Amino acid sequence: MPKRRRPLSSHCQDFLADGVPEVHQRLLEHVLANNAKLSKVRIAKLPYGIGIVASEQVKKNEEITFIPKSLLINLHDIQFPNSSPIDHPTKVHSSLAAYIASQLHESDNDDPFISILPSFSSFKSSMPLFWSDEVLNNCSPWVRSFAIKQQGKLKDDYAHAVKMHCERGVEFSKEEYDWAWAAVNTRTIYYRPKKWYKVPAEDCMTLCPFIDYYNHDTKGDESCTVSFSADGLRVTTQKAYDIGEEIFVTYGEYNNDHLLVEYGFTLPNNRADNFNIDHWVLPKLSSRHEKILKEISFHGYAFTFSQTVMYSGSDLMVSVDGDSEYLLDENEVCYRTMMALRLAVISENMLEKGKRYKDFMKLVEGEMEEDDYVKLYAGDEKKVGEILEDIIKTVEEFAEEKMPSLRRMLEEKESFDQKDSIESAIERWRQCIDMITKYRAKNE
Ligand SMILES: C[S@@+](CC[C@H](N)C(=O)[O-])C[C@H]1O[C@@H](n2cnc3c(N)ncnc32)[C@H](O)[C@@H]1O
Repeated sequence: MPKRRRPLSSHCQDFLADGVPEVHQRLLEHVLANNAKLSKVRIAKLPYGIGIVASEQVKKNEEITFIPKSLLINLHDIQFPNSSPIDHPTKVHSSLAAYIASQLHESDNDDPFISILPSFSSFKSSMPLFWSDEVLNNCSPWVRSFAIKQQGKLKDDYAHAVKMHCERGVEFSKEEYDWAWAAVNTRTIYYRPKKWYKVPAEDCMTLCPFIDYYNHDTKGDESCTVSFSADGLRVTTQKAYDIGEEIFVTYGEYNNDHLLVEYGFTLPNNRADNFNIDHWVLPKLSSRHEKILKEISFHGYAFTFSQTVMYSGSDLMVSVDGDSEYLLDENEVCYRTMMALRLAVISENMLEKGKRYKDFMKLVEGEMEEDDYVKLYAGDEKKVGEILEDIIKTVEEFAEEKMPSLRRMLEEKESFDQKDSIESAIERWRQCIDMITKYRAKNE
């Protein structure tokens, strides 16, 4: 027999759409009983999980959610031994995940926040770090290397958590830890209480019941703002909403590869989308070209991650390399790519001497206009165009080779339990091919 839903107080009813599972009703009761203020919003079941919709017309600049500090779950506001980033050399993501995992072992084991977290199976199918090598090998080089990087971080964080917490009697299994780590990765929000002024920005993270129901949209100027102050966290609109319309916040201006690896989803119409082409640009450069590009900060580092700090969490993905990659979007290749290829066509024996190299450096320093450089070195620009064409063709061939192998995997019985991850990987390639097609149409 289906379980009967507990009767709702009329106050709670206002904030819950039909069909939302009971665990969310409990969370709602919990936050309202603890002085959360919700206005004109409702928890709703959407095609991609839970989200927040407008329960009546909402105006621009309205505060629609306030969650007091007492409800926040972070290493400043909860009691968890050996986890304060100020008192101990702790890793914040690692300890927060240990705390969440350990709650499963509490005698009452009935925390309303823990019970609304997505299942481990949903993280395993949506987040590339849990995908099989076979699927990752058929993703873009950037997605694959970022997912592998995250696997390494999860491994280090687990080892740290065992050392810091399990040896002091805190209990959790590896599987529980992995699940909690993914929950922290996809649900934390930037939070820097005064006492944390020395804590690095990427470690300033909090979990926040209810606010973590808001889904992401790239439209930073339209999505709601999330702000924190000494008393708690607030969500404020930046545009008006109609009844039933989904209300979004923005996790950052991320392309779909970032969203896929950090959060396990992509946006069908992501205006911040682009595709990393380092894998195809870097082989066009000699080690001397690369050295110069590094000196002038025009080198793509995406495959070394040497300076990258990637503690995710909503708003928190700080990637030092984020702006130093070679990128293609539906309109153009980025200026960095053009500069790398402009240098690539200057032969090794002409580097660091001669007028052409000096003019290239003037362009870098902003002492020469791009149009003037292009006119002066029209022959070189033609070569740059040819190399670029070759790169785009190779990217297309790469994508066209990966798609059928993923499709073949879908047909294999043994891959049945990987169906969702394979379909996500195929969908991402579809978006990339579409992006390249549009790029070609605009640049023909
Ligand atoms: C902070 S939670 C948002 C609440 C979540 N939808 C839930 O069901 O609890 C972040 C997760 O929501 C999902 N998500 C957020 N924005 C999305 C979007 N625009 N499209 C699809 N999934 C989204 C992703 O799974 C992401 O990891």
